[in-house]
Amino acid sequence: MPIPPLRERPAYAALAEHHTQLQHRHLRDLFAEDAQRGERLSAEAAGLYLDYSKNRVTDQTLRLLFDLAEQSQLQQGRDMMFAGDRINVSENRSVLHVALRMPRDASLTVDGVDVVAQVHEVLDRMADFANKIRTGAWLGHTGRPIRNIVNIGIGGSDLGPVMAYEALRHYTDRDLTFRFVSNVDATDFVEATRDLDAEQTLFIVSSKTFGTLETLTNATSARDWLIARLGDPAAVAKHFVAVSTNAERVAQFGIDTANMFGFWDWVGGRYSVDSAIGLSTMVALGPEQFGELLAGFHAMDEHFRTAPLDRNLPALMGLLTVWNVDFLGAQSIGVMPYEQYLKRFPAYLQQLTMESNGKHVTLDGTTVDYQTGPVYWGEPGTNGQHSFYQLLHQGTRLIPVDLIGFGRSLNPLRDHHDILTSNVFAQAQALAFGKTEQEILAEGTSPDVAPHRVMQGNRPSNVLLAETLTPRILGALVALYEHSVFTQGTIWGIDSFDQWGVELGKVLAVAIIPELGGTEPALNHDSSTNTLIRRYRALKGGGDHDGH
Ligand SMILES: O=P(O)(O)OC[C@H]1O[C@H](O)[C@H](O)[C@@H](O)[C@@H]1O
Repeated sequence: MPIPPLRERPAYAALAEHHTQLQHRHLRDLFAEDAQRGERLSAEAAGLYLDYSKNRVTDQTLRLLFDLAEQSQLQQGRDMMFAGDRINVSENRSVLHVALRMPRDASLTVDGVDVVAQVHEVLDRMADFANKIRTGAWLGHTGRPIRNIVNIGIGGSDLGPVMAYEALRHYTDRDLTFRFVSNVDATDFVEATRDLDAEQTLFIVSSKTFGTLETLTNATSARDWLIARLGDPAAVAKHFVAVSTNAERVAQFGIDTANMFGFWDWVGGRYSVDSAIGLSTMVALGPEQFGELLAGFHAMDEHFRTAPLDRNLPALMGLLTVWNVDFLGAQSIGVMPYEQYLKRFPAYLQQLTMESNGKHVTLDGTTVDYQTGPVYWGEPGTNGQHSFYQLLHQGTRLIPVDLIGFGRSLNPLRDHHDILTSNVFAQAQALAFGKTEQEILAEGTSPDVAPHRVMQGNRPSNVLLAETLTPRILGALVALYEHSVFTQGTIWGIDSFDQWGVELGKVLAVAIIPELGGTEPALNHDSSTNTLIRRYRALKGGGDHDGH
């Protein structure tokens, strides 16, 4: 049965009507009315506890959001994804990152191929390679073991590996050095390799397409760097491996496809951290801990696939996002991990969420008449509190936040962890309940200053809690956001799995590259671009103005 446009689904109209009733209610009242609210509005799965009670919702809101999910065929959409249907319509592809973490004894046949068997074949080759590097059995061109791993990739071929490495650093082999080069700005490559000994350095060139200009540029510079230091082009064989879906281009670049780890077009770049793109992560952690990471992903997948909506963490988080964005008017969502190892998690989430749901047409190409993906951003706590939280507490915008805390630190030191975690709870409290003018006056504050100190409260947050940051928990956490994004995209009726919006800039840049070197004044762009190009030529010292 076709799904009507969002605004024509009965639950949408009911939610809009419900919102007019609810908008004057304060979280202070909602908590006062229900002593159990903080316990009731929570859910737990795969080691993660979600407290969503500080959202501006009642039981009725939740019922209507579940109706909306039903009328949006969320469950059917989810089952289609897990079955390998081509739900990425604009690219006519399956969306099967969930197959990347299915256990060895599972099977999933898509177009006559058991994709789980394929996945485990690659995982086994990755494990073999990771073990060789970790034990020193893989020798470089001059016979010395590899000690430095440099991942070259961008977007999903960088953010997943760098986020996972930083997040799980506690579990990594400290004798190995890991670096991540993504930006085409040469500084990234130069600084990452400055202190490395080429004899002991291996480059993992990660690119789904193996056609990304930044990555190929960095990989070419890496090859030059290696050959210049080892004096022999044959050195590439022992110092370069590739992760890609495109064997032909890997071979063209000069990497033996025996040293290539494959994946498939049904893995989107931003969903690829647990594919062969995670090779650097597996080398850092070892195959066993990488298996734990996959197990965490899978546990959350199974939860998403089977749990009823009212206990389903990703569905709840996704639906609450739709509520906050489309009914409360939130434009952005902050994600604040109170765990230093998760410092790159917000950057990782930015690609996952914004490349997925930054869309303005529905699956059939109709322009939407509602808001889709919000801006995601964030910083690890408590740093943000001493900077931008001011605007969260007293600014004019509604910015829901996800606060992520842990029961135990991986680096226990005196009372740091209690201090850290008290802030998770205190921030959620302050955002929700604020401080009234009466309370401030009662403290003896002068009436002219009192308005400046009022904290309106009624600002939504989720708190996520886990015992401690492990590979398994990280897997569950990433999968939670992946499926929340899926839930949002399904309600909005958009293709969460393409990314056409990044293409135009790439094409325009390719046209401009040859113009930057030349002195030919005939530029046929708009007057702004033409002027900027001429100015750039002059600045780089070879330009129009000085005639060099
Ligand atoms: O892995 P690659 O093919 O090199 O792609 C790297 C990245 O670039 C593209 O432009 C996309 O926007 C990303 O989704 C992708 O992760």
